[in-house]
Amino acid sequence: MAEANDVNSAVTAEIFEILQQELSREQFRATALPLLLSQITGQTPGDGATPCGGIVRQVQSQWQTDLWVGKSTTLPEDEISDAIDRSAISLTDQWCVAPLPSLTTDDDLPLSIATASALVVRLDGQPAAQSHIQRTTQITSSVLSRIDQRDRRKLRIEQLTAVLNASIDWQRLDDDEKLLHAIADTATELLDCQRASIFLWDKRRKKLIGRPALGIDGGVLEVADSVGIVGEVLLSGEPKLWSADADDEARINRKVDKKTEFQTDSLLAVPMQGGHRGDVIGVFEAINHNNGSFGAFDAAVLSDLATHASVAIEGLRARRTLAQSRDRLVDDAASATKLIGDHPSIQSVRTSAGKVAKTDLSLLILGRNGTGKEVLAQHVHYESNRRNGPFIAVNCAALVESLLESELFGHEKGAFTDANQTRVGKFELANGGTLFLDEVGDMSPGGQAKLLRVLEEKVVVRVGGSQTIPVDVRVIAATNQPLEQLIAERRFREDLFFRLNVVSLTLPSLHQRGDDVLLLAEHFMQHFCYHIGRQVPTLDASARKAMLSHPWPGNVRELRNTIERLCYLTSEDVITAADLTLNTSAASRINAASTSVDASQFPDELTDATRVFQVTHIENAIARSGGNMTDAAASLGLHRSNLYRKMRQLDMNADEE
Ligand SMILES: Nc1ncnc2c1ncn2[C@@H]1O[C@H](COP(=O)(O)OP(=O)(O)OP(=O)(O)O)[C@@H](O)[C@H]1O
Repeated sequence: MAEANDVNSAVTAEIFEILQQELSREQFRATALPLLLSQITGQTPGDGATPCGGIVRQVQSQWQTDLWVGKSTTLPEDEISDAIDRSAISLTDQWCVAPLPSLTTDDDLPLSIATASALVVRLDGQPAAQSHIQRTTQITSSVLSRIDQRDRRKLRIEQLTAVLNASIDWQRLDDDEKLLHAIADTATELLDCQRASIFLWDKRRKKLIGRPALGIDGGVLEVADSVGIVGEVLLSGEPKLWSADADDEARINRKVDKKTEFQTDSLLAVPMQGGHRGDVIGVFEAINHNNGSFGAFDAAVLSDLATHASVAIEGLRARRTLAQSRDRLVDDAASATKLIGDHPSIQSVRTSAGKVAKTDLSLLILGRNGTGKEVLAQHVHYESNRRNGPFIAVNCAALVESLLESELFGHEKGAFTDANQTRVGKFELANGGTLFLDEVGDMSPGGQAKLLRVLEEKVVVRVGGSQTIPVDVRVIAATNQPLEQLIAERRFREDLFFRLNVVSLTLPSLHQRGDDVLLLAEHFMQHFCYHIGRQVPTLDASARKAMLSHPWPGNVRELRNTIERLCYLTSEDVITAADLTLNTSAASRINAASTSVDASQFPDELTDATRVFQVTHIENAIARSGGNMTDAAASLGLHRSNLYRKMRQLDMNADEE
């Protein structure tokens, strides 16, 4: 007996030395387990008498060896069941069986699954002391639980990393179907199972909508929200497991199997939570583990996946809602700037504009004042794939050279005396969209040089800054000036002209567009009457004739202003030529300007009446100058840029400064 104790203490010392190391399960089996078993059998490993035994565990109601040393043998199932049932050591001549505490439960896991396991040692008639058995069982159990805990942590880190990586990929998907498939694919891979499905909860209809990977046409399946395991999960808000060989058949909804022609053998379902209150929005289920049934770890992984899946699904929904409202806004803006006109010249411009819109080529729009160059530029923008980006318009004529650079490229705080704050330029504002440079022929030589550099290098440097800022902008320029002549006079850079004039479109003057005058008149009448809230009047034959024969020197702008005045100042249902106050010569126009100053037609309020007078007066000046804004400004005693400013103040559709 004294000798046996000596052996035991030597072996014990060896065991503790081994256990100091960070053993894997296999290392534990190969080095420590034989020594531990020998504590029970009294045999000394290395004496040619290797102990036989190990750890067994129950897998789907079968006992299997988990870690084993010595010869493989038929397991003593009766003794094992007896020990497990009594939670006590079972000892016969042949076998010693000691139950081990559950090895796979963990507070961190969403499901606690008790897995029965036991230490089994073959005795072959050797005596075994209860105290040795208890001590050995205790050491074995605590070492194994330490190893398992470490392995579990490692595994959890790997799993969480995999879930995080997958969820990053999900964020990039912008299609419902693709997202749900990607989530299901990740789940089948990480859980090593045959299928995974997401059931989104339609609370109002009390239905669960199952998608995807269900193998049915259209990939959609509807089930009542109270049926089967998914129903249980919805009700409890907790993960649920089901296994064909151990569980109640009634818990499973076999109707789903029937519809999907699939046999469910094992199933794990977890809740999906979403919204800022964390409400259950659905259920995520995994079906048929490839290697037996699902366990607590699978529940942890599926719960992690469900959390990220909910965020991805809700993120996609939010992005879609945003995109829809953005599309609505863009559609509204596009229809508000419709290029009206059926005349062949306009149809041809429209066709060419449609083609050029699909490219990123620079476009130069030519045409007299008020012919709709900005409208055409907007039309190209909304027809292009930049339509969701900004459309920014700059009137180059309205800016003195010192301001132009800061306006286009922005400035840093302190760049010049009035630069109290950093200001982003129009190029940066137009990033991802279109920049419309109106009256580009009026740009100063310095401005032209800087513009050319930005167009070539596609970067801007703010005034007073040193950092280059990349910009992705399509430039559309417009002018009413003969650029070739300006080039010959050295007032416009030839290299800039070639940069801007990759494609050019010319808008005809309004008097060359035939019946489009009436079409546009109708359009403007609808527009203004809608805003005023009055019935749209009709144009009688005399009015139509007068409109068709008028030369419209101010082009569509003049027509628009004429109709605006008409809508505000008349109240008749039928408009005659006399109501139009159209004038065909400068002299008669001056007369008309004075005759139209008929106080009885003006609004009562002095400010409103003054506005109407100023609008009429400016329009007449523009008309007298044949649409030449510089001349019109001069005749009014104003600088050109001041005329634009005044027109904007009066809401006269002048371009912004
Ligand atoms: N084809 C059209 N369809 C609808 N509205 C138009 C059309 N052409 C011009 N307009 C309207 O006429 C007015 C003048 O148009 P726009 O400002 O585009 O002309 P422009 O040629 O750019 O003028 P400017 O040379 O003075 O800058 C605007 O109010 C615009 O809405």
